[in-house]
Amino acid sequence: MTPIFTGSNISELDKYTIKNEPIDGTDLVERAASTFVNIFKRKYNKQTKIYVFAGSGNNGADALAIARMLLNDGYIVESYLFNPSNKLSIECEEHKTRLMHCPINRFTMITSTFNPPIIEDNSIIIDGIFGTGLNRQVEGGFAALIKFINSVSATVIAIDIPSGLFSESNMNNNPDTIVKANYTYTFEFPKLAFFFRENEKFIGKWKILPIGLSEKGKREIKTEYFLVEDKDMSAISTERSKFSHKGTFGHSLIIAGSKGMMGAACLSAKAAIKTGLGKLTLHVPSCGYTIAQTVVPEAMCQVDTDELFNTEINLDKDYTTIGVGPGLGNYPEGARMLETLFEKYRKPMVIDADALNIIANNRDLLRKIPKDSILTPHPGELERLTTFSTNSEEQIIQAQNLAYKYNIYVILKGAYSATCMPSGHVTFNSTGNPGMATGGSGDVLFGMLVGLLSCGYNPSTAAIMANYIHGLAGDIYVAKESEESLSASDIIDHIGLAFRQLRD
Ligand SMILES: NC(=O)C1=CN([C@@H]2O[C@H](COP(=O)(O)OP(=O)(O)OC[C@H]3O[C@@H](n4cnc5c(N)ncnc54)[C@H](O)[C@@H]3O)[C@@H](O)[C@H]2O)[C@@H](O)CC1
Ligand SMILES: [K+]
Repeated sequence: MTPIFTGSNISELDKYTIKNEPIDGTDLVERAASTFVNIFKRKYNKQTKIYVFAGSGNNGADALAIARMLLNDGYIVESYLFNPSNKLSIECEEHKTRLMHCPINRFTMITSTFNPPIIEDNSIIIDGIFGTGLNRQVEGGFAALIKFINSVSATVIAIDIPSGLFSESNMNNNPDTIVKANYTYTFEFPKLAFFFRENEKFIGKWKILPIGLSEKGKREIKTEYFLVEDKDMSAISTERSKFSHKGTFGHSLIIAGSKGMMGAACLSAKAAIKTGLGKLTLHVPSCGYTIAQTVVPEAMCQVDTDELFNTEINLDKDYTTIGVGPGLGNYPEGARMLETLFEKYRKPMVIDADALNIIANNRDLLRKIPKDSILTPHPGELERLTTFSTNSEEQIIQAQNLAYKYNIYVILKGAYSATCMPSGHVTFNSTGNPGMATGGSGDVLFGMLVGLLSCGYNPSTAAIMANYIHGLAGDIYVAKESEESLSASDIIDHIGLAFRQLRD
């Protein structure tokens, strides 16, 4: 998994690479800049007018090196180095000198007043004012510069991170003093801030540019945060043995549905079956019997004595895992049913949707949840389980605390669904698309989690894989059709192709 390091981790790793590769800082900037330029040249032709804005640290050094390389390649580049305190990093000083040696060169160093150029709409701004070394909110002249950049219509490409955005927490930052980039080319690994909804307008589309920082250093420097990518799946997904039989992949129970919400029960059951589980029993209120038997013929049906809601726990077998929640409704007997379930069944289970709302209204239930169970709240459900917050950074912290305190896995669903583990670690998922923000999509994820636990994956692997395959199934569908038309059933229909793509 790709580690997501903090700003101070990054500078530590930078120093580690410089010392151990060994490579000097100036050459590391050269390497980063040339990686950026290679990508840039594939996308923009030489007629594009480029404005480079550089700061006094190494983000500025990168910018000046990029300016030089583009000039040498025949691009039209105008560069500005902002140096109000008359102090440049060693690397910035060196790359300024190298740039000044370029023959056709429009370079200006600003130490006091800046008269902004007129920037045409079809030109490009390369933002290298501040990178991961930002250590305080931007003010004064730099704030004015950032506001100027945000006021023009040119395409903005940020080097490493948009200037003014902190790598981690921006809860107390001023949004008016952060560059709004269209694209961010970030070195070696994404920054934590990229995974927070509020920052999308600053970062735009982002891409990782590998620059060969020390692998040993990466292993030695610890982080709690990771990005899950394609390459990680082959390491954790296992092939089914030729001698498998349906018992190999468990017999699991899903407790779901109520009058008017049988769709949630059926979607989750279908998703569990498509994810490879051996046998499934679906527990539904009696009004749902015919629906369940007709829509999901592969599942056995256990019928509650109540007509409208699920009120009983019937552990007639030693189920491999149990999933509870989709479409349960919010009803008086719900809390007692969950309490009985948590008392009688002590293996990891999957808890979603209305079961989470019932727990939120009866918080004593939290400490009764079996260890290593997986909870799958969306931000609204998390808020009910914890405290009100509309800030996505704060929400992750709340999910982390919940996971740690109760020894459970909390998957906070969103654009980069975050799996918060009891250990404190957080993995962000990289698959999926906005089309998946549709009714029933969460029921499918829930079913897939039940399926993977039933197949014998441990909760940590099941959580990482379910998120990944769920998003991938959605992406495969969208590659053929469109985000708008994506339905929860389409996700289920593409689980098979998603598994296949993992193995290709
Ligand atoms: N670590 C890595 O992996 C690499 C990093 N490189 C680049 O180096 C950057 C980090 O460089 P630095 O650590 O020199 O830091 P930056 O270039 O981000 O800037 C730090 C400078 O800005 C000043 N500063 C910070 N906040 C300010 C504020 N609000 N107002 C005014 N001045 C402020 C600091 O005092 C310092 O002089 C990365 O973002 C990246 O672009 C690359 O060159 C090569 C490899
Ligand atoms: K920047």
